[in-house]
Amino acid sequence: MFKKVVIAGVGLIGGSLGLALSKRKLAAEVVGVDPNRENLRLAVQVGAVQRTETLAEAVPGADLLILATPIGVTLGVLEMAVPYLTPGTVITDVGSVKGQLVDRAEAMLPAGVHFVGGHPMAGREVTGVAGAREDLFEGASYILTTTQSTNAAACVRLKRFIQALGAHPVELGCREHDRAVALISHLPHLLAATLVITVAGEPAQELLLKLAGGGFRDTTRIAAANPTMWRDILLTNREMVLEAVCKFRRQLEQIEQSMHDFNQEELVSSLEQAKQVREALPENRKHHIALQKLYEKLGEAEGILINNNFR
Ligand SMILES: NC(=O)C1=CN([C@@H]2O[C@H](COP(=O)(O)OP(=O)(O)OC[C@H]3O[C@@H](n4cnc5c(N)ncnc54)[C@H](O)[C@@H]3O)[C@@H](O)[C@H]2O)C=CC1
Ligand SMILES: O=C(O)C(=O)Cc1ccc(O)cc1
Repeated sequence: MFKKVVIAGVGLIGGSLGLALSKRKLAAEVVGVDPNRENLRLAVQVGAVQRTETLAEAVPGADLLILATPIGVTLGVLEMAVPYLTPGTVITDVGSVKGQLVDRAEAMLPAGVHFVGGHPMAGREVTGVAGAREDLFEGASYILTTTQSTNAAACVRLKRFIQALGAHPVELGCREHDRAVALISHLPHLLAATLVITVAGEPAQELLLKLAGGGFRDTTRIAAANPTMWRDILLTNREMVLEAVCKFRRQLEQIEQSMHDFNQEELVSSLEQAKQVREALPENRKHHIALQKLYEKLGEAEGILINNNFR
C-alpha cells in the first residue's frame, strides 16, 4: 500500500500503527522519529518501526507521514517537517482534538502535499510503545476530519489504509468531530476521574476500593490514563467539553430531583431510556467484524451491512 511511512511520535498510538503497518504488510518500510531514545529503541525491538531517523532525514520521499505526537506539539512538528516535504506525501495526525489544527496544517503545506486530520477511536489507558498493539484499531471507528480543501485522492488513500487496519473510516467536519468526542470520549473521561476522586475522598477509601466490583472497574478504567495527555485534551476542547458537562449536570439534576420527590415513574423512565440506548451499543466490535466477514462470504454483504450501519 505504501513504500515509505514515517511515524513521528512512536508511542502508544504511533507504535500500534507501526505494528499494524508491519504485521499487515502495508508498507515496505516504516521509519520512526521521536525525541525519546528509549521509546525508539523499544519501537525497533518490538517491530513497530524498522529504523529511526531525524525528521529531516525521514520526511523526504515519504508516501505517508503520521503525526502521532501529543496534541500540543503536533503543529510544531509539522512546521519542522515542512522544509523537507516532497510532492506526493499524504500527512495525517491522530490527535483527540482538532480545533484549528487542520486549517493551520493545510495552510502551511507546499503544493502536492496533502493533510487530512485523523482520529482513531481506540486506545488504552497506558502510555508509550510498550503498550502498543497491532490489533488496537480492529473494529474501531476511525474519524477523518475533512474540510472544503481536503484533497479527495489523499482522503481515499487514508480510507483504504484505515480499512486495512480493520477499522471503519468515518468522515466528519472538525467542529462536528470536536463536539462528538466531547460527549462520547472527553466527558466520560472527566466522569470516570470524578467518580474515582469521589471515592478517594472517603475516610474508608482503602476498604471501599477493596470492595469495588465490576461496576466500579468498568466505569473507571479510563481514569488510569495519562493525566498530562488528558489535561491537554480537556483544555484544547474546553468549550465543547464544558457544554457537555453542562448537559450532564442537567441530566444528573433531573435524576436527583426524581429521587428527592420519590418519583418512581420518572426514575424508572430515565433508567429505562439509558438501558435501551446502552443495549443498542455494539457490545464487541470485533464480533461485528467477524459477522461482517461472514456476511461478505455469504454474498449478502450490501443489505446486511447497510442495515447494521457498517457504512
Ligand atoms: N492514548 C490513547 O488512548 C489515544 C491517544 N490519541 C492521541 O494520540 C496522540 C498520542 O498519544 P499516545 O500515543 O497515547 O501518547 P504517547 O505518550 O504514548 O506517545 C507520544 C509519543 O510522542 C513522542 N513525542 C513527543 N514530542 C515529540 C516530537 N516533538 N516529535 C516526535 N515525537 C514526539 C513522545 O516521545 C512519545 O513517544 C495524542 O495526540 C492523543 O490525543 C488518540 C486516540 C487514543
Ligand atoms: O481507553 C480507551 O478505551 C479509549 O477510548 C482511549 C481513547 C483515548 C483518547 C481518544 O481520543 C480516543 C480513545
